[in-house]
Order: sequence, then C-alpha cells, then structure tokens
Amino acid sequence: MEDKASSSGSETIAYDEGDDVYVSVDQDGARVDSQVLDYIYRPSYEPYASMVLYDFVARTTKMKEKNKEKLVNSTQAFSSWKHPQRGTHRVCMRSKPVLPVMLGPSLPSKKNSNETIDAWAKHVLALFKPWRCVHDLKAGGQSWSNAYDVYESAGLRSRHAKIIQNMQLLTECADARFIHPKAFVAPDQSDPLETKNNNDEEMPSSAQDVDEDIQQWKSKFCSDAFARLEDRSLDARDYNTGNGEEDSELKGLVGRDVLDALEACMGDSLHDANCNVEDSDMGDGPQVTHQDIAIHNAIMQRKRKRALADEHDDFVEPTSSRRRIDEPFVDIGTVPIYAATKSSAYERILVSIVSEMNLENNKEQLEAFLTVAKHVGERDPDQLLMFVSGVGGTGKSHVIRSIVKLFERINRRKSLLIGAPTGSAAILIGGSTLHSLILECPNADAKKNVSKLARMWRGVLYLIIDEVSMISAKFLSKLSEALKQAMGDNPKKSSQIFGGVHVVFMGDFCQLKPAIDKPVFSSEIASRLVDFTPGEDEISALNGIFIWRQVSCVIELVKNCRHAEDMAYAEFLSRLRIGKCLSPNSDPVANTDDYRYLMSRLLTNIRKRDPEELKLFLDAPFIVGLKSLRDNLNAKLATFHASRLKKVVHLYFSRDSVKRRPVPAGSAEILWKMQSTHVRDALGCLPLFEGMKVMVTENIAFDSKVVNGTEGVVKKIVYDEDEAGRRYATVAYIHVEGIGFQIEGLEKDIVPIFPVRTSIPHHTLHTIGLQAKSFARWQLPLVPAYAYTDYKSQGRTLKRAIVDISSSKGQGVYVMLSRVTSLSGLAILRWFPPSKIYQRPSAELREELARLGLRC
Ligand SMILES: Nc1ncnc2c1ncn2[C@@H]1O[C@H](COP(=O)(O)OP(=O)(O)OP(=O)(O)O)[C@@H](O)[C@H]1O
Repeated sequence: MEDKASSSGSETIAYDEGDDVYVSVDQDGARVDSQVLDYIYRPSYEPYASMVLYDFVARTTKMKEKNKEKLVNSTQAFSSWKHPQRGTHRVCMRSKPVLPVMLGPSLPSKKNSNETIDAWAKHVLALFKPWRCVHDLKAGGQSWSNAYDVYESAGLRSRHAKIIQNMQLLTECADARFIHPKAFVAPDQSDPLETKNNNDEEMPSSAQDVDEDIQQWKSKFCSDAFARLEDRSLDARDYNTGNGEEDSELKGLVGRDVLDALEACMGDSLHDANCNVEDSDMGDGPQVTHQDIAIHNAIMQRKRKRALADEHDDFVEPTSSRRRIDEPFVDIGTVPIYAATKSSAYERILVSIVSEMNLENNKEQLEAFLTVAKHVGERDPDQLLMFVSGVGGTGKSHVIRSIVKLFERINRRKSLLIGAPTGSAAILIGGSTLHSLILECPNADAKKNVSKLARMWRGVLYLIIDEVSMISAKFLSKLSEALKQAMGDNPKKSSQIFGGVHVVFMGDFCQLKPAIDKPVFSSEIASRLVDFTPGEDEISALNGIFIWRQVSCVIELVKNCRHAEDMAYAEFLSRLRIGKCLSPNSDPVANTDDYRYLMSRLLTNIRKRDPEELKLFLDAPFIVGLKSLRDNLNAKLATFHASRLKKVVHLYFSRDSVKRRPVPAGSAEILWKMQSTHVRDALGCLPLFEGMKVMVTENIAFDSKVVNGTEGVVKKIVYDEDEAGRRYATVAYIHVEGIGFQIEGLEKDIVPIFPVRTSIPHHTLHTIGLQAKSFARWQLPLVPAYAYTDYKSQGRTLKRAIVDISSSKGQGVYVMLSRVTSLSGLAILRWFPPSKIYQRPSAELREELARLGLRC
C-alpha cells in the first residue's frame, strides 16, 4: 500500500487505489468511491480540515452537486482536482453519525512486543490524527510509537483516547480468550459437580469453540442496553452530537426513522423535522407491504362473512346492566333505591356517598355500589359472590373507592380487605397483593403460618379483588383454600369457598391475562382431561374454574368516564376491545378506517404534521410489550433526561455469587449484562443519577405504598467502589410522591431502598464457566421508569403516553391504548401490522363473555 498523496513513497500507511474502493450503481450511472481518497482530499475548510479519519467516516457523507459554479467556490468541495469527484460532488455532515466498522485484520495489540507497539501506533495515528500525507503523521526517521507518544501528550482528544482504549480492550479480550481458554472456564475445585462437568466430552474442545459458545450465550442472554451507559457524563451537547454505537441495539429494534422521531420528541432535532421523513401518512419503519394489505383484506373478508352469519347475534344494548347467572340476588330495578335499608342513619350515609362520588349520574356504578351496600346494611348471611365488569375507564376503581368510603363511614373498615394480583394494581386501589393477603411466599415448600393468617382474617367479612383478568384459575383455588384455612375455627365458614367471605370481583376479561397460568374461565384444561390424568396443578386449576362459576351476580359498567372528553376515541376503544374495529371494507358507506385513524398518531406522522406537538410528549411514559425494548428505551431516555438535568449517569453493579462465593471476574462481567427477562429485573448494571425516574420492582413496604410498580425519583445514592472504580449501591433514597410519611432525618416522602437478594436460576451457566444451576444477586430493586410494560400500565390513567403496539400481544394492545384519555394524548412509537387491531378475542374468552351476558 502506497501513500499516493505523499511525494515520499518510502513510508507506507494508507492508500492504494486498487484497494478499498466501492462501486455503486444508481440512476446516474456507476461511481467508484474510496473513503481514504475522500479523506485525503477532504475540504480545506473546517470542520473537515482538522477532522481525523475515524470521525470523517463516522460523520460525513458525499453528495452530488448539480450546480457546478456553486461547487467551485464551495467550502465543502474536495480540496484538490486530483480527486476524481472534485467537480461533481461535495462533502457534507451526516445528520446522525454512523459507527465506523473496521474491515480486515484486527488492530495489533499495544502490549505484546516493540514491533506490535509500532504497528499499533501506526494504525491508531492514521485513524485519530488528522493527516493528508504521511509526514503529517510522523517526522522522517521518527518511530511510530514515538510519534504516537508525542501526539498523545500534545493533541489527542479525550473522546478519541477513550475509543482507542476500547479498541485495545477488545483486542486484549480476544487474545486472552485465545491464550487462556481453559482458565476462563476453569471449574471450581471444591465443586462436587466438577468431575461430571470436567468431562472432556462435555467441554468445548478448543479455544475457538469456547469462544463461540460464549459468544452464542451472550447473544442469547445478554444485552448492552445499560452496560454501554458506563459513567456517561452528559450535557445536552454530548447528547446531540450523537453516539451511533449507543443506539445500535435500539435502532435494530425500532429503525432509524423512529429513532429520529424520538429524538425530535426530545427536542434536539426539530430543525430537521422535514428531512429524512418519508412523505407517507402510513408512517415510518416497515411500510405497509402488499402482503400486509393482502392479510388485512383476508381478515376483513373473514370478518364480513362472520358478521353476516352473526348478524342476529349482535350485541343489543341492555336495558339493565345487571346479568344473572342464577337467581337474582336483588333486583335493584324494582326496589326504590334507598329502601333496601331500614336505618335512616345508614340511608343518610348512602345518600352522601352517592352524591360525593357522583354515582347518581352513572346508573351501573350506582347499582354496583347499592348491591354491596344493601348486603352490608341487611347483614345478609348469604354469601355474596359478585362480579363488576367494565372496560378500562368505566369507573371500577371509582366504585371500589365508594365501597371503601361506606365501610369507613359505618366504622367497619376492618371488615373489608382489598386485594389485587400485582403490587401496582393493589396500590391504585389502596389494597394489598393477594399473595400477601394469604401469606403466599415464593418458596413453595415454606410452611404457611396459619395462626398469623387466621389473625389477619379475623373479623373480615368482605373482600374486593381488582384486576380479576390477571388472576389464574390455580391461584383462585389457592386463595379460596387459604381463606378456608384462615377460618379454621369456624366449621361452617371453613367449609364454604373463600371461607364464607363475601367477594366482589372487579375487572375486565378483555384486559391482560395471567402471565403464566390459565385464566379463571379457561376451557382448555377441562377439554384436555379426556387425554390425560390431571396432576396437582391441573386439579387446582379446575377447582379455580369451578369456584369462578359460583359467581352469581354480574354488573357491567358501560359509561366510559376516562374517555368522556373524546367520545370518538371511547367508541374506537369499545370496538377494539371486542375485535370489531372498522375498515373501509367493513363499512363502505361510513368509510371509517380504524387503522388509518391510529396511524395518524405515529410519532413520525405527528412530527411531519406539527413538530411542535411532539414536544408535548417530552415527559410522557412509553408503554411497550417487550422488556428488551423497554430496557433500550430506558437507556436512551435516562441518558437524555440526565443531559437535561446536567447529571452524570453512573452504573451501579450487582454483587453476584454462586454457592455463596463471589462470581469470578470473567463470568461476572457476562452476568452483569444479562437481559432483564433472564434476571427477574434484578439488573446487573443499573444506571442511576440524581433526579432519575425509577420504578420499584419488589413489594417493599405495603403500608407505605412502596411496592412492585411504585414510581419515584432518585434523590441520593450511597455506594462503595471497588479497585476498578465500579460502583455498588448500598442504599438509594427515593422520593415517592404522596406516600405521606417521614423518616427521622430525611425529608418528607423519601424512602431508603436497600439492595435485595434475588435468586436467579439458569441451566446453562456452565457455558460461561460457572458450575451451578443458579446464582444469587444483590442489587437495588429498581429499574428506570421512563418506559414500562403493558403489565405495569394496567389500571393507570395517563394524560399522554407513547405506546408500542407492534411489540404488544393479545389484549395488550387494548390495555396500552386505553390508558390515555383522548386520541390527542396518544403517540404510537412505530408502524404496526393491521392484524394487531383486527384480531378477535379468543373463542374461550368470547364464550365466557357470552355466558356472563357481557358485551362481546
Ligand atoms: N361517577 C364518576 N364521576 C366522576 N368521575 C368518575 C366517575 N367514575 C369514574 N370517574 C373517573 O374516571 C376515571 C377512570 O375511572 P377508574 O380509574 O375508576 O376506571 P377503571 O374502570 O378502574 O379503569 P381501569 O380498568 O383502566 O383500571 C378516573 O379518573 C375516575 O376518577
């Protein structure tokens, strides 16, 4: 390789016209490019003149210039006519830098020998020192390593020094794995599993195999989402200049256009809102393809046929919201509203609650409230098993609050317990998790403290359970059995389901299902009984299904209070919920297209229409269906918000151990990068800064409302540091709005959060040199809270949200979209296939809704 630009041909560094040229063919003909030639003859004006090769490749591109006259005097023209495109092309800055990828052999190591140090210095200087000919890089007779030393102390920029350091690290890691492969996976000598796993047949046979196995393991279970944020010192400028490498994982997930729109939403690139945006109202990312349209049409055709067949079955507006499975419990319609109770004092209480909670204006809410109130007032001994159903926003939580008020006003608050399957759902209604209400612990073998359970339930007559759709049949059975146990000293009660406690279920089966087990209306288990003998779990699930069928009083709330300000959106949501979204095919007269209606809210389309509107979403949470996307968005957003607050993002590492011993260094670094899905949200490297929004991932203190799903803001972090400068948090002080307590010495509403231990099972740890089936992790139970999953969003009312329909599954689409109060509060992260909104609820769900007499 000869330096053509240098008059001296003795030193060879960079360029041979025969190498490194790219041929591209477009409508203007064929073009031969060489990035090195472009660099050597880069414009003589700033910012190009003093640019190093690495940045030139990352930040600039070449464009054809038709106006020849303009080009002659342009500050972006190539500096010499020796460049073949001096008269046709100009150099310009990319709107977003790219990550230069080095082709060919890897950089030599700086450490191995004098020879390699010289080779290393030559490569590094060529990449990170501005040059046009070899003499710019070193003086004649000077060694490359000396030239590098001089440049390092005089002119090397800290950003470049960091990149060089990372490149060196990469080379060393590759070398180390090659030289010491066995050491890397050396089994623990005292490990009883050693003999078995040290078997040569089971161990990879060569360094390369080991390396490949580890790489495969990493690509399967690890992510760089947070690890790459290490000690980011961020001001807005750093953020804006962009770091292509940081977003590569997110870009892979959502695409460049979406990232651009996101950044525009964060306010940093509104100036180029009109560039890079395709002129299409169908938005960014994968555009609607012919295949999508074909699928969509097929779906609509099937729907049309079904609609014709089902015409007579169509939903008829009920005259009363009440459905009866068995005998009516009470017929509110025939009883004057407050005549159900005799006591005038009690009546007055009811009247005041009805008025305070504005229940008169909502017939169904009133009916639900009075059904419970009448049961309480009459001390009715018959067990109340009632279901209040209602789509998101119809006021189920509102009814719960009204019932709680009733128990408070009659001084019977202790006889009512409120529970929900998740911590965040429980907090929203001022309750507890159902698991904690029955002392159910994660360790299945642990013995239940029955006397404590009995104490907890002594005097409890009513239980309200919210978000019933998330409860599994198996758990419902467990709950009933636990309450029977709790009532053990009362033979009559302990023989009844739920120990005779009156239960009011609230929820919407069209929202999220239990994460793992079958829902309470599952028909699948029963149908499989023909082929197999049920195990303990199936029997328990069948029992749960049977118990659910005992619910005899059903009330459906129909008036949507959350979306009252945008009735068109409310109507769209009711269609979406039952899989009856409209398309031009389904109603050619009205020509309504729900898909197009939603597409108008794509981030890229909002940006194109009105870039200013995007700014309204600056602090809106992201709701997504996948944890990998959640983590990548959180990394990006944490970085951005840190830059807004002029803070530094630091990583706080977990302390990991295997069989009570710290995990050895090589393996620890891999474990720290494990994806959140594989470590139960106990992050190996947790990014934090003061002022950061975080979400608690454990139920820490129910009384103080610090539970899984609670959001707060980091106020202070106390930590230890190891010799490598890694931080390990010992406590984080979090501000949780409105929890209303004060610990001595701390400000109001500040809670200290300490690291907790999470046991993480994993069957292939041996691949990364750990002879165990699980490891233990000590880490703060926190994750960034700029983006969260649909499961964490259920039950929330938000003014604005950015949702990702594309990553949602099943009913998740409906849950996400029904969080906001109007269409204008909604932004959609990226394109999604039409099938996401045209899907119908499953057959078993439709059957259950029909059985209960609910809208379907
Ligand atoms: N009768 C009412 N009068 C005034 N506001 C109401 C009434 N009912 C409900 N709301 C308001 O409407 C909004 C939605 O109600 P709520 O959160 O109770 O709905 P939900 O059915 O529990 O929703 P989700 O299923 O999503 O949890 C809340 O802001 C609530 O205060």
